[in-house]
Amino acid sequence: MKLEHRDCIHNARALDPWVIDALLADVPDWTAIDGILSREFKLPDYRATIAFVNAVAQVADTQDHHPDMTVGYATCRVTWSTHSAGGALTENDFICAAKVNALYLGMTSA
Ligand SMILES: C[C@H](O)[C@H](O)[C@H]1CNC2=NC(N)=NC(=O)C2=N1
Repeated sequence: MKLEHRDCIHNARALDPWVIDALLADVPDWTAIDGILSREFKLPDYRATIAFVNAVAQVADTQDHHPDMTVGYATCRVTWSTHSAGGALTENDFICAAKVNALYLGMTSA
C-alpha cells in the first residue's frame, strides 16, 4: 500500500539508516538529518499558510502523531520525529510526511 494511505501504528520502532534511505524515495523533497524528517513548504500568502497548518494539524490529530511546525508569511517548515522512540525516525514519520505531501499537492494544484 502507498505510504500516504497507511495509518500510524503504536510502538513504532526506530528505523535503521538503510531503511530511512529507502523510505526517503517515497517522500519527495523531505530530508532526514539527525533523527528528524523535515520539508519547507511554500504557500501563496499567510492565509494559505495558516490553512495549510490547520490541515496538517488535522492529519496529526487523526494519526495521533504530531509535527513541529515553523510558520512564516508564506512558508511552513514541517518537522517529524517520534518522541516515544527516543526522538528517532519511525515509519510513522514517513507515513505522515507522505500524507502532508498529498495534502500540499491538493491545496496548491488546481
Ligand atoms: C499519548 C500519545 O499517543 C503520544 O504522546 C503521541 C502523540 N503524538 C506524538 N507525536 C510524535 N511526533 N511522536 C510521538 O511519539 C507522539 N506520541
